[in-house]
Amino acid sequence: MSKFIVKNMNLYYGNFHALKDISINIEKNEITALIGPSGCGKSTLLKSLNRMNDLVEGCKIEGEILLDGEDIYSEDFNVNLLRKRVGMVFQKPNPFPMSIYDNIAYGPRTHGIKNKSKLDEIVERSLKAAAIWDEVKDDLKKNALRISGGQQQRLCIARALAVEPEVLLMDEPTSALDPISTAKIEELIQELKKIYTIVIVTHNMQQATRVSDKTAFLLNGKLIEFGPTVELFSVPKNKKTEDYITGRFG
Ligand SMILES: Nc1ncnc2c1ncn2[C@@H]1O[C@H](COP(=O)(O)OP(=O)(O)OP(=O)(O)O)[C@@H](O)[C@H]1O
Repeated sequence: MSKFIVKNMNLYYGNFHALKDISINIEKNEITALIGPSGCGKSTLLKSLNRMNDLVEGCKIEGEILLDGEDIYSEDFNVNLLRKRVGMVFQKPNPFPMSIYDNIAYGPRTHGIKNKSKLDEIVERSLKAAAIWDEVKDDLKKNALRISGGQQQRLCIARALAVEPEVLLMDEPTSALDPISTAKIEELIQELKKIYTIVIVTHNMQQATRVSDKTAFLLNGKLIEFGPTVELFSVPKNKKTEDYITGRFG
């Protein structure tokens, strides 16, 4: 079942046509990887799924993006609710300068949860889901800026999970991490797809083949090829995809 259906979507930054006639279905409980050379529009496509581009002045979108059949760009769609349903994890871990506990409790608190035992439960559940509970459980008051980069990124994933999203958007979530932390996050992503729908931007093609079910290859704002990861990497249909995955450009 499709979680997102993107139909004939065009996106402009002022006069610059950044995404050109994109149509793509993102399936529920699958991991979809977005790949392509720098500047091809991966992050832009990712951010259009929770309307993060609304914050960019001069950004204009045409076409349709449906979440469970509802157009997220329609006038009466609640953007705050959208961002709760569609969470995001960024390239560089960006914990808030506060305790581990408060980082996780932040979102639920802004959504009105004040009860201490309920918050305790959410903090524990989210940190466990992000596979970092055992490392931080005795130190929840510690400032989140004082844990390692790999731990910070898992904390940010836990923070995203704390508000019980349906979709997780990840923009190169391991590019600032060492191989061990990267492996942990990749393992975690596999685990999370049982519950969530995940869209991940990655520059690392090995990572796309390791973690994703489907892969979309973008070039100059166009979706060149989209299909099961195994097929796209073994028998690409388009010559441009083949050139890119074999390292002939990009
Ligand atoms: N806020 C903005 N204003 C104007 N142009 C932008 C803006 N953000 C991105 N662009 C342009 O849109 C194009 C797509 O950018 P985007 O960040 O989506 O690419 P990307 O594939 O994610 O690149 P990278 O892999 O380098 O992160 C680029 O040409 C970029 O310069």
